[in-house]
Amino acid sequence: MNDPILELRDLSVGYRLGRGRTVPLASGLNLALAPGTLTALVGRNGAGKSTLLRTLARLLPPLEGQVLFRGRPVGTLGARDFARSVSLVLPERDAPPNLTVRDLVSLGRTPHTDWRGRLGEGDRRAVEEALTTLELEALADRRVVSLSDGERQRAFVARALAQEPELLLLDEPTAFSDLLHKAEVLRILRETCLRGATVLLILHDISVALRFAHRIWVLEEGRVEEGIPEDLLLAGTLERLFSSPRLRFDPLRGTYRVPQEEFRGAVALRGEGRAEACAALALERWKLRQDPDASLVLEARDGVFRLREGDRDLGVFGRLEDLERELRRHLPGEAPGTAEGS
Ligand SMILES: Nc1ncnc2c1ncn2[C@@H]1O[C@H](COP(=O)(O)OP(=O)(O)OP(=O)(O)O)[C@@H](O)[C@H]1O
Repeated sequence: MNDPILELRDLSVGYRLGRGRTVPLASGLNLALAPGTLTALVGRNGAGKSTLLRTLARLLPPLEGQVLFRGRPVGTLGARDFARSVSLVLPERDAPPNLTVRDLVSLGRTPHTDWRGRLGEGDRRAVEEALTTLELEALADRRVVSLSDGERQRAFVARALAQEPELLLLDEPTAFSDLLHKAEVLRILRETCLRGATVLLILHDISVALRFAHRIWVLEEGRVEEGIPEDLLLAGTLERLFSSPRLRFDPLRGTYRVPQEEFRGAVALRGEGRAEACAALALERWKLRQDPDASLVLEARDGVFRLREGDRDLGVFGRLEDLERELRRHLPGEAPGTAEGS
């Protein structure tokens, strides 16, 4: 591995209560970020993700241990050097009332400008590039306070990109984004990695983390388990993290599965393509288990759903909603699709 950009050595993070009392949230962390990689930091609410990120960004002092940036303790870097090298996106909402999106993004150039803060040709180019990359050209002259939550978050990401840092630290930069913009922001951050930057970001959306992150740090009970996404899937780490006795998370599908004991009937599903995939989803939502030996057989292909029981044809349906109605008549107990059962 290339020399890491950032290294955590026996790091403990947490908060201070005054009178020297500290509350550690994670300790004994020995981790590294390799250049050109995107790492997602995941964990349940309150696990300490923001506290860890803020410690790496020098906003909070470590309780113990060290953070090294390119082999040097971060505390020894001058403020300007650090600001040139590291950009931070926090889940902030506030901005001065008259600040436009272009002004905000231009602030990303502050560590690179002279003492008067005047933007040179290269600075302006970096600002315009960041605005274009985040699809903010049409909003560039709008005041930041007038933006929607998702638009504002993109503006803060644009500011971080305009800074052209070596390391980007971002605390849930897509919390308010729609699905497409979420994926777009992650794709853009992956591209900055191709250009040599390193990214560490907090993500709550596991399916996005699985799709875009090179590595995942899972913060749980004060420890970090880390690896490439697929190895964490194989180890069951992500499944365990987001499951409870009542809810079982399926990280491969990014959704929750119905516990075995809640199924109230079985259907043998056969078919292919999108029809079969959608039928499988619907069956699970109706709490119907798939069982190849079930007497009710559902054939799903080419957008058509054919239901039969033994040799008896029960109907052919073009919509799953109509199939559901028919299924209700053939299953014991509570009907699928009722408020409780859905
Ligand atoms: N200064 C503080 N005083 C008291 N409690 C604090 C302080 N800072 C953090 N905490 C507590 O530490 C825990 C971790 O907080 P943190 O914001 O790091 O969690 P998180 O993993 O980012 O959570 P979320 O996913 O909800 O954003 C929380 O229970 C929080 O209330």
